Amino acid sequence: MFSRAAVRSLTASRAFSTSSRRETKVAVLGAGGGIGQPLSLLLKSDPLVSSLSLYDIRGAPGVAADVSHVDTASEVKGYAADQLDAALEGAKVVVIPAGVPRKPGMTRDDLFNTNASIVRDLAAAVGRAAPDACILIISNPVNSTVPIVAETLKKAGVYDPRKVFGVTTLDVVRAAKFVGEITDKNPTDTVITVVGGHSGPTIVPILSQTANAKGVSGEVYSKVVHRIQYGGDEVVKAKDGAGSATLSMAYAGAKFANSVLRGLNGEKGVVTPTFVKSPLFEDKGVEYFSSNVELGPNGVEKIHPIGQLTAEEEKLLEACIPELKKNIEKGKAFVSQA
Ligand SMILES: NC(=O)C1=CN([C@@H]2O[C@H](COP(=O)(O)OP(=O)(O)OC[C@H]3O[C@@H](n4cnc5c(N)ncnc54)[C@H](O)[C@@H]3O)[C@@H](O)[C@H]2O)C=CC1
Ligand SMILES: O=C([O-])CC(=O)C(=O)O
Repeated sequence: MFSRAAVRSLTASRAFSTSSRRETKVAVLGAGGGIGQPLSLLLKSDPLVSSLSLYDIRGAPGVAADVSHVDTASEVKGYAADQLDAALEGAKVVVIPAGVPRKPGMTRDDLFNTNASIVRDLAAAVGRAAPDACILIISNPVNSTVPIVAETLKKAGVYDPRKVFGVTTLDVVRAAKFVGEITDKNPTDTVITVVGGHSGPTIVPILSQTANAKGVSGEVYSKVVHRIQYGGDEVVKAKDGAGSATLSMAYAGAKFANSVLRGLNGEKGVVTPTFVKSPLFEDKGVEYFSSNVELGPNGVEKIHPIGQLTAEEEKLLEACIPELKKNIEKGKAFVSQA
């Protein structure tokens, strides 16, 4: 599909970047789903992935057989429902898009009752079979599933806070695209830091720190902030009962996985927002927070401060904190009460 030159230019400019290469096994849990399938395809195209392990309670061997014909060097193997530990063995990165998506009228928190136990059980398996892997959590509600994974690993005695990530990259991707549209700039030149969490008011875009975006004001500003915060609803509504964002999420998930892989490979200066255990708002009782994070050979290398905010952004942050705190506490309680 891609010539060598095309792959080189794709990897150089868009979703993937390369750095000095290392053999890395990546596992996708939920590989048969709407996100899992295109995500697996994109990971097959990432030169930093040497081996791709696809697991789902249904359909993963078929997806693996299909994706394995793509002419890149990595090996692909599919695993059936009873082969979870085998799928995880030796994985350095585990991406989790397993769980149910929203339908119109639902919030991400409405998914908690179904997805909390799915994510908890998968995290327990990672703790058993791949305890030193970086875990990239896509399953919603991310604000709660990340603490669920952390608490589950703590129980198993293998928690490393540098290696548990909530994937908030889709918010960053949307912010660049939506602000690029209104400012008539290429989204690639409109990288916007998005902090907080991953649901409605907990999504806090910081336009003021991006040269191409800081002139946006008034009603245009309020509208674009709302669109970034509720971009997921736009897709849920358009899909009309058939699920939520899958293709843009697969793109965002592959992009974030590539950043983690570059960090693991020792590349310096890989910085992107992600929802991690963070000291930034600990004084307000918020244990996990998304902000710019530098990635390195052990996962989180450095958590960047938020920096200067405008009065409008301070207000957004004020609305984020109590909601985020509630979501995190709900996730923690789910594991501690089990
Ligand atoms: N972090 C983010 O920005 C985003 C998160 N999401 C979330 O991602 C999740 C997945 O969404 P879709 O792929 O659209 O759903 P989907 O229903 O198409 O796929 C989910 C897959 O998970 C599998 N699954 C269920 N239980 C499992 C288990 N115990 N082990 C392994 N696999 C299991 C299912 O068999 C299915 O193949 C949802 O929770 C959704 O809300 C969606 C978009 C963006
Ligand atoms: O909206 C949803 O439920 C899926 C999601 O997290 C997003 O698209 O940002």
